[in-house]
Amino acid sequence: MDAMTAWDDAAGLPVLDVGQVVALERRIAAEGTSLYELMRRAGAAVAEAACAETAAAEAARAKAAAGPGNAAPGEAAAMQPATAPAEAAPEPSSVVVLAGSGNNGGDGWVAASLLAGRGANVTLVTKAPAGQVRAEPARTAAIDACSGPGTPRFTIAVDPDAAQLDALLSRADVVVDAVLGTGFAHREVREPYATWIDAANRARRTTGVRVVAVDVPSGLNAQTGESADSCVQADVTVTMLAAKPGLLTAGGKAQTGRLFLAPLGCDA
Ligand SMILES: NC(=O)C1=CN([C@@H]2O[C@H](COP(=O)(O)OP(=O)(O)OC[C@H]3O[C@@H](n4cnc5c(N)ncnc54)[C@H](OP(=O)(O)O)[C@@H]3O)[C@@H](O)[C@H]2O)[C@H](O)CC1
Ligand SMILES: [K+]
Repeated sequence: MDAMTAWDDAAGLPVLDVGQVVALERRIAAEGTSLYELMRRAGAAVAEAACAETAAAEAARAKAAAGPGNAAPGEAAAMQPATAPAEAAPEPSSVVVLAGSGNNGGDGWVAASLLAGRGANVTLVTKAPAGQVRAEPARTAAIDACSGPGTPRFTIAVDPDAAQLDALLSRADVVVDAVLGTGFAHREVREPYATWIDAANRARRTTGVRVVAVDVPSGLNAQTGESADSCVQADVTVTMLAAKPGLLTAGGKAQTGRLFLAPLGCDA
């Protein structure tokens, strides 16, 4: 995977409208790199970012455990210097991947498989089993993650109730938000995704779990930067190919956390 770059400001950052990104994906596919290959690269970038967030999660948990005289987990996280994903990033010990049924979720299935392969204890939350994922190449990615001897190497939680989800999140170091990406442009998030998003935000506030958003924080309109009624508050967002305009609005920046660009081996 090519290196990711952190962008503290937008100067020099490639930015494409959502429609332009879709057109670019099609052009890349026509030139011989399949959408599935792009998804594999996207999932790898997310797995790297999740590993880099582990140290931050451990520091935030230590602060929280030390008592009320310390900064709250969210505040502690905000004050820490950002850590760029690197080869030497520590392995995450416990990761929850929230995977929607679109291609944003497909990136999550790839990341879950890679993180589990690196020894992390991974639970992937999904509305439906791999074979019932509707979008392609997400369905292929999900099925591949479950095919072959010894797979899946992670736990799959199909449509957990709110209490089960809270329990999973309370034990996590890192949450990967792969619920909704550039395909979402609505004011209201339907269930079960609204419950997932609200639970992830609550866990971030209360346990110091770090939230890594895939492409865009779920619930954010990637084009306009408007938040839906439920919207993920991320610590890190790994955006694919190019930044989308909504990430760079004031509202988008408030949800995105530190922004990383994963070029996926392609020029935007
Ligand atoms: N740019 C790239 O190079 C690559 C991007 N990839 C990833 O793909 C997503 C875009 O995927 P897409 O399938 O187009 O859309 P999303 O996954 O973002 O969203 C589709 C799902 O949205 C659900 N939906 C729609 N409306 C609502 C709503 N009001 N409330 C809740 N959910 C909603 C819908 O759910 P269903 O239950 O109806 O199925 C869809 O499933 C991009 O962001 C990248 O992450 C690839 O990796 C390839 C490379
Ligand atoms: K997302």
